[in-house]
Amino acid sequence: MEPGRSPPGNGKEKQNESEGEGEGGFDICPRKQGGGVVLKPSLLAKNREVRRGSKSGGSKTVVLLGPGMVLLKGYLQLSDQQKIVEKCRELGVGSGGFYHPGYGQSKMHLKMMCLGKNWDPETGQYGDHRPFDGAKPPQIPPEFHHLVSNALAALPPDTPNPFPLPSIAPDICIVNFYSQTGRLGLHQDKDESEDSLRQGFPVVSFSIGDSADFLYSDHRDLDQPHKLLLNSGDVLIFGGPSRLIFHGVSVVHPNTAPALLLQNTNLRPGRLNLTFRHY
Ligand SMILES: O=C(O)CCC(=O)C(=O)O
Ligand SMILES: [Fe+2]
Repeated sequence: MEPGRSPPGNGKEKQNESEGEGEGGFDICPRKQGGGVVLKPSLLAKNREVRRGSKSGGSKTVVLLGPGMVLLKGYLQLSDQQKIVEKCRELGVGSGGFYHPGYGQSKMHLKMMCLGKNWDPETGQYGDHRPFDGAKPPQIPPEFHHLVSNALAALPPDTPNPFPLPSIAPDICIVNFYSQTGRLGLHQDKDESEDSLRQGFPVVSFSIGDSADFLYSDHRDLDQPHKLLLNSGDVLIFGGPSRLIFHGVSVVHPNTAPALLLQNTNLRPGRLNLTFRHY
């Protein structure tokens, strides 16, 4: 199924997904054009989000989904989500930024940018440059490293046991932007080094913007995967015995992103996802 990150398309998404492609990388936060009407979130919604976002350290809700698979519900504070969006926007419009990936004749239903190392959907291999334009992927920003190590340190010591997860210093981050019709077929993240996979170094995944249905399954039940709603600010970690789960994104739920995040960043309708990995 790998690089099968793209299920067969119906052509509809392609129109939507070629939007915003210009000379530079795809802009996830296009600047407001004069004349447009910008709807402001209600005061109530704003206050609710400010209260949520100002909690120090984000949410403490930890959901154990399986051996080595943990969800930190609402972990990322709104201010951190905003910084992540702004940084991804800045890197995304530059060299090595967001592009519309594909393999063979098929396009994936998302925009992608790699940080640290390039992942090539054609070959499923990592490299130092993108084969199609020679660009070197931007470095993973130091603030992203901090967020990942803090998230891993937030796991209560007894939660992932008896499968404790090793901490990682990620050298790869794949950033996906899904439009509201974006999706990603069931696949395994298995192109990292044999050593990394054997040691069960976790994948750490940040969700920002619109909510989405995340499907996952072990090898035994690909026809009936589990479904998990990922909201803006959620951090999903899968490592140890769950490192090679099949997973994908079946649907993005339109207009579910925090209003304040949209207002402060002008993030396009859709969902941003960052997966940190150790090669
Ligand atoms: O968007 C997501 O939640 C998952 C992304 C993913 O599986 C990947 O980039 O390999
Ligand atoms: Fe994946």
